[in-house]
Amino acid sequence: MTNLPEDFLKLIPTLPDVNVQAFLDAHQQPAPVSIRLHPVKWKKWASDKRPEDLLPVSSPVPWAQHGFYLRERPSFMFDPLFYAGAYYVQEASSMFVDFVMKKWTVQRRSTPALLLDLCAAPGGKSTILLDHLQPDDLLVSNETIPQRLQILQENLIRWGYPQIVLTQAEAHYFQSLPMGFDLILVDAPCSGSGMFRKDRQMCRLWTSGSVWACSKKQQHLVTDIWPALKPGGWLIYSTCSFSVEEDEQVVDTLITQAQAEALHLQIPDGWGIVQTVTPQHRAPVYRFYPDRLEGEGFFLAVLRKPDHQTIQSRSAFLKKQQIFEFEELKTHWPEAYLPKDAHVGLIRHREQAYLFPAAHTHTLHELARRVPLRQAGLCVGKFNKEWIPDHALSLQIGLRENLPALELDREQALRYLQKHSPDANQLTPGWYLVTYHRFPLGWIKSIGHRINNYYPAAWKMNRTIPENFFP
Ligand SMILES: C[S@@+](CC[C@H](N)C(=O)[O-])C[C@H]1O[C@@H](n2cnc3c(N)ncnc32)[C@H](O)[C@@H]1O
Repeated sequence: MTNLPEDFLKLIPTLPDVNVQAFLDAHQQPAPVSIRLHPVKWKKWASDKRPEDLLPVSSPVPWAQHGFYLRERPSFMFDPLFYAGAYYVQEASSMFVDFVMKKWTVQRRSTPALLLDLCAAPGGKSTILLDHLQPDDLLVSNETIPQRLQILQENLIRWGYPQIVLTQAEAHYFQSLPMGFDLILVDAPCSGSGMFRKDRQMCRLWTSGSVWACSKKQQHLVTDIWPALKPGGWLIYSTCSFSVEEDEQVVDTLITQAQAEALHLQIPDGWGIVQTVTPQHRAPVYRFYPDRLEGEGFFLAVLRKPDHQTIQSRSAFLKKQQIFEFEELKTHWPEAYLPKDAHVGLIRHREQAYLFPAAHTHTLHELARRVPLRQAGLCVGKFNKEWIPDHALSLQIGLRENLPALELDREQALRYLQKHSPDANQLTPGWYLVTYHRFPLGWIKSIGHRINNYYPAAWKMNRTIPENFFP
């Protein structure tokens, strides 16, 4: 039973195209559980399996190619496939970004694209953007709160793409970048009313004052980041709030201040997505109500920068002292693990080597001078007398398929994630992938008489496996 805040109850009848009673009734129903499968990893490691062979899937999410509703909520924490990045647990409405990205892909330029996810943690929508990238493209995934940045980093390592930079910056930092972005996603921090059904805590935290404060912040975010968008580039604006102040009014502000063009998306009627318009400019926007579809509250609009506008690059103090130094690496290519790929280069940061899209090394230099960088590319490991593969390499989408591997059952896999060493003394010395249903989970090294577990200590699964968990 969801007890909606008193002030919110008064607001419901004012929401665009709302059916008040159906809306209230839907809030007494349980929220559906949904996941998005990793398109590359499933194709690579489980092409002979259907999703229902490994997960309790019921039906597809209509607007997301790899999205599925589940019959029940499994204990994701005890599913090795979750740790392998085989899927991302994601609220269904927010997967609509996948549909928008398909539209963007059709009209994008063919040159290497630069994308920004401005408010990225915990990373759900960054994983969608990554699924739509070409090997030469780059995604800058940004988050201002340090603890959330850590979760973002972990989730993106699991997703396994090398076309990634992590930054920790306020929007205006990106204004000084000379190249501009082809696509920017602003999935803004919001008052969270769209999550009332899924997360009761949101009901307790919500106030009408928080709506007002969020609206101000959202207006700053979109107007601050707009100059960094290329002419013809798209800004996707989304929230999980029902409030017009955080949704339509923010879109209207951007149109008034920046002459943004709102794009109309052709959406099948049967999906239940409400297509409405903003009060001031009559711009098309999209609302998700839980009584009309299987998903939580969500709002989205796509704004295009007119071709005659420019990238309004602001001058900035370029950093004298670099926090993030890197150099391009020509040696130590970890050939044994990865197919040689013309698109991917190697860079070095401290002792570690990272895969990084070669077409964007200049972008990285420019970013490093202007924006606080936290990670660039995908760590493949370090060379210290011998090649020591990094955990991220085991989860990388381009990993070779014929590497030596030790396949574990569920119990063994969970024990591996708890940092126990598998019992496999017969292995000849060397590095091995640990796999579950063929999906890589991490590394072990056999040193003849012993197996060393290389699962990262910081990621160790600390939960106690319940008694009688395994049949
Ligand atoms: C709605 S959440 C993003 C969810 C994420 N896009 C996803 O799909 O997993 C909004 C995020 O914006 C972050 N944030 C807050 N203030 C910000 C700012 N000034 N600039 C960028 N991000 C900010 C919050 O910490 C939060 O992680």
